[in-house]
Amino acid sequence: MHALIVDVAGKVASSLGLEGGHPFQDWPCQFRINRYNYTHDTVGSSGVQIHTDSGFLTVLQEDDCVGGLEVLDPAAGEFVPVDPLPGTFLVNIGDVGAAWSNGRLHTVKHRVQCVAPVPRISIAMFLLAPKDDRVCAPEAFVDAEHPRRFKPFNYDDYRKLRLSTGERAGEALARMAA
Ligand SMILES: O=C(O)CCC(=O)C(=O)O
Ligand SMILES: [Fe+2]
Repeated sequence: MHALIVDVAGKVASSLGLEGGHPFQDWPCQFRINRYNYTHDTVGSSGVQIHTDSGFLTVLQEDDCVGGLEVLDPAAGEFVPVDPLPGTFLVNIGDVGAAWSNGRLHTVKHRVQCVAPVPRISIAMFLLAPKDDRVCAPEAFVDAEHPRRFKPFNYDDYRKLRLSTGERAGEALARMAA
């Protein structure tokens, strides 16, 4: 999973025109298995509230059988179900991805709804942020037409800010605006 997420991140960076050695190999990751003990009583309720992922990017293995993941379409203001597709992973950008790319990548608001009274499992690998460095867009992403949009910030401090304010759906990122 580590090799995969480093590879995907490198390809994302290359797709933005950033060539040369990418630093993602050294960035910390977090691996998490989510289990939702859904019952008849929880159907229709929220399994995970709306949030963005705080890190750079996430590779998610959704439950092959039980759907419920929804992403917000920002233009329409509506949630769109992301139905599981067996044999695939889902990749989404998080807050660090938006800040690091100077806004070229977009952090994705999403949530998980309980759609069936059966246990649901998802497996997530998160590529977080630089190890000993602040989150800061490379110079290649900054020019007169694209001024720096975010103040450089420390990821651990940023995570604490999200926790202490409860701002987990992009609001904390807005506080980092330059
Ligand atoms: O369970 C899922 O499908 C998504 C979970 C999620 O959004 C997360 O762990 O950040
Ligand atoms: Fe998430």
